[in-house]
Amino acid sequence: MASTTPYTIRWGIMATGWIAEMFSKDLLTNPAARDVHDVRHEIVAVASSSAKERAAEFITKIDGPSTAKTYGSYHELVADPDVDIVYVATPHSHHFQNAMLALDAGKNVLCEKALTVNAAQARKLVDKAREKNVFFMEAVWTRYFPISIKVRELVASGAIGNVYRAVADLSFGNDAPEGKVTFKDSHRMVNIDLAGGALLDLGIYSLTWVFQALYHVQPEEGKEAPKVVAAINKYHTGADETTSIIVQFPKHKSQGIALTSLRVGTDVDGHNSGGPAIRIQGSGGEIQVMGPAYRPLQYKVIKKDGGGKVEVVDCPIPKDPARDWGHGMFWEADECARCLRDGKKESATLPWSESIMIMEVMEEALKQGGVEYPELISTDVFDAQSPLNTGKR
Ligand SMILES: NC(=O)C1=CN([C@@H]2O[C@H](COP(=O)(O)OP(=O)(O)OC[C@H]3O[C@@H](n4cnc5c(N)ncnc54)[C@H](OP(=O)(O)O)[C@@H]3O)[C@@H](O)[C@H]2O)C=CC1
Ligand SMILES: O=C1OC[C@@H](O)[C@H](O)[C@H]1O
Repeated sequence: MASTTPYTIRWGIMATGWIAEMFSKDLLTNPAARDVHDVRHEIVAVASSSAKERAAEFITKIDGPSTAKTYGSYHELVADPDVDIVYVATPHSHHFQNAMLALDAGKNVLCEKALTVNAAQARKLVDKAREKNVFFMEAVWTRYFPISIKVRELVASGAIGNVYRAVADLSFGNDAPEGKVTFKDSHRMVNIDLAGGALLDLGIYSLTWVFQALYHVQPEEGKEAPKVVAAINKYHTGADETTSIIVQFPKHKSQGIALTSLRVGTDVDGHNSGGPAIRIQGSGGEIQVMGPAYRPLQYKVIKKDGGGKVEVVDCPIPKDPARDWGHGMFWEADECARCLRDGKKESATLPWSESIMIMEVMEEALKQGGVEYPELISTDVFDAQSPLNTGKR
């Protein structure tokens, strides 16, 4: 008889910023609130590179367990034998060094998107995960939403015929006077030292939808690396502010258009009046996903021969009533738990090869647009004592 005891994984949280807070609050929700009964999560440690006190404040802020250990360094966190898996929640610039620190210590790792700054770094992380025989996944949370699963199923089942094109946009309207955007130059969204820019932060979701529709659902033998054509407008910091990418899959005669910008928003009025953020177009119909691309809540299916009928499906994100919380990041955490339970080292929903391929596309686009990140953050040589690991800023 199958066990009724949920499998528990013990998380160590690396960094105490905004997304660490969102994710950790999701970990603390009751899985039953999303009808999950086979896995559960515990936060056993939190590390801040700034100070141990910051880790303690973080636990208070998330209403986390008082038993969780607090560390003032990432090194201490990865050495903690009670931590099963480390969640890396630092800026993009830090992912390679921080994730490598944890993998090298033999930890399973869930690393925030964008996985790295370039494809060579991503390959090195995957090699290390393989060498250490540990689980490793890029935290593209949207992939694990029921809405994504449903859309992938629809595409794979031929519900809209042969899919030839996908257009996806994730853009924020942060335009400001005098050529500026509303983010300060030091903010991670535009700071070149933190691998800022629209593409690595937002455009990755546009590419995620393009890849979900045109690549992921293909049989293994049918998968091909796309041709990439990109146009980039650079911000005065050197980061990309508006990026448009065409990915072409010649064998399948399909094209994806991935758009992102910090100047104009996908959702101009905050009410989705601008239409879908994602359009997946096939010979027999179209699937539209209402944005934002990272956290969509509704899709539509329009059939060519449907006589004007549009099927509209809402996919709300469940809240834990006891905590009045539910952001949607728990589904990727559940995936990690199931993979650990089942001895899997990578997730079939976002395999290592696909994370690497998307990094290759982004690297090529940035190259075409002349965006260059500093050596400290783009090197693929691991250094445990890098300031990115020690926090010496
Ligand atoms: N999945 C999603 O929906 C989202 C994902 N993200 C991703 O999460 C990552 C972090 O983003 P976010 O939480 O918004 O960023 P924040 O700036 O809010 O937090 C980043 C944290 O990283 C640590 N850090 C270490 N070194 C530095 C440094 N030099 N500068 C700034 N922070 C540093 C800090 O924690 P400490 O001092 O405690 O070490 C800091 O609090 C990014 O990769 C981003 O793409 C972001 C938002 C949403
Ligand atoms: O991953 C993300 O999704 C939500 C955005 O607000 C954020 O900038 C980005 O990092």
